[in-house]
Amino acid sequence: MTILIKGGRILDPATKTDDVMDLFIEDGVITKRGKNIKKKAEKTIDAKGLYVMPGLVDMHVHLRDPGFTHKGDVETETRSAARGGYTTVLAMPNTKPVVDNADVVRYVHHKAESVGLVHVLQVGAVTKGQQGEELADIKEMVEAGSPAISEDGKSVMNSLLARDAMLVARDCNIPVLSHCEDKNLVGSGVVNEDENAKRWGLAGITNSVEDIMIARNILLSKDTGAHLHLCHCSTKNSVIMVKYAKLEHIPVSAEVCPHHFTLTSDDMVEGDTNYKMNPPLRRKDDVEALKKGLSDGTMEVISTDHAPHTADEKNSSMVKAPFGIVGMETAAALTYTELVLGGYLTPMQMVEKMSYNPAQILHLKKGTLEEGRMADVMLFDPECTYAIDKNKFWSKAKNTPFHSRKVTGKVMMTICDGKIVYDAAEE
Ligand SMILES: NC(=O)N[C@@H](CC(=O)O)C(=O)O
Ligand SMILES: [Zn+2]
Repeated sequence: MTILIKGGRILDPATKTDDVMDLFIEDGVITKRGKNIKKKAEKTIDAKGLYVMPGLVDMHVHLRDPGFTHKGDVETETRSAARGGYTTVLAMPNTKPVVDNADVVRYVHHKAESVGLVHVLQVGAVTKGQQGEELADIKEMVEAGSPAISEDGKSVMNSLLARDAMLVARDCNIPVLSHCEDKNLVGSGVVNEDENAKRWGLAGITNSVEDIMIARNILLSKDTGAHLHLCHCSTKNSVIMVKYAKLEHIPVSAEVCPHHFTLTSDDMVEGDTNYKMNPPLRRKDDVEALKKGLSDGTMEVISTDHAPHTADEKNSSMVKAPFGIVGMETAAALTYTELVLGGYLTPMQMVEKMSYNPAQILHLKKGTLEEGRMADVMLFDPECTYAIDKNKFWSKAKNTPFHSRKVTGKVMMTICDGKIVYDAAEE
């Protein structure tokens, strides 16, 4: 199959290219990039007025497979990824069984290959069964293709074990993706600790629940030299600490999710569990600090923390409903609307944070549109304004606080390995 993408605005951080050009794709590879390519193609796409960017790379998704496939599975959630412009996603290991050995890693990889939509890389758990007692078979999982380890859903509370894990990760040359939450301090908190929580009589989650673990993990990264990547940062102090770590040349990177830079806890609707996620929606000064941190380069990654849950599970009280919202089908539009139109990021920086930087952190030859690379490409319309409609999601789940929110910027097409895996024109 040959595809010619004509006249789009190519945004390629790897080669610092921001120019109107054509792309020619042959047998899954970008074989030519330039002005007015004359080659004949089986499919020609008019990309006039569109951004042409490398396929997005999401460092933080929950596919729920194996074990929680009533919420989502490899097929439905990679369809959701394709519709969101993603061509590579990292699956978190909090499944049933937990991904703590190479067999489960291979199961997910094989399933994703047979579905054949986007690239899935399975993250390995840090400890066996995520029980926080004994290290998982990290080396074996890395050999099976895990690009990172994570205890996502919780923190490894035992600092000695957390340090031992970092030593193994350092030796394997992989990052530790760290969900920072002090288990004892969080108690039974459900939303951010503030006046809203008080008014609704809900137990609060303080910023220190997250900040204390971030501080500890940065110190352990300094001690071990392991690459620490902080998941779903939500607090002002997280930005300050990442800045400190970078000044000290500690190998730390950090991600922010669209809901944390778009919403504050004041946006919550009482009793609506689509606003319940972990970490919770914070205060205005936190949100502003996250946006500034993304803008000045402190925070290098935008990930989704895509966390599907069924309507039944979410149709419960704020106390009982599970934490988490879906995110892959709204991330590009929210990022464009809030951060690019909001003046915090250039379109090129948006591509860096959603594709190029994650690929760099994970040592993947992705996130670029260079000639000779696999054709993972996304076409984005920066002019299209519309209301988000959760009923159009390809995810099995619809748990989003963004239903009917007006946004600008639409994923028009996703090409993975030279194959069109999503085409908005066919919806
Ligand atoms: N973020 C969430 O609110 N939920 C995630 C777990 C996680 O990423 O911490 C989940 O697995 O549902
Ligand atoms: Zn998490």
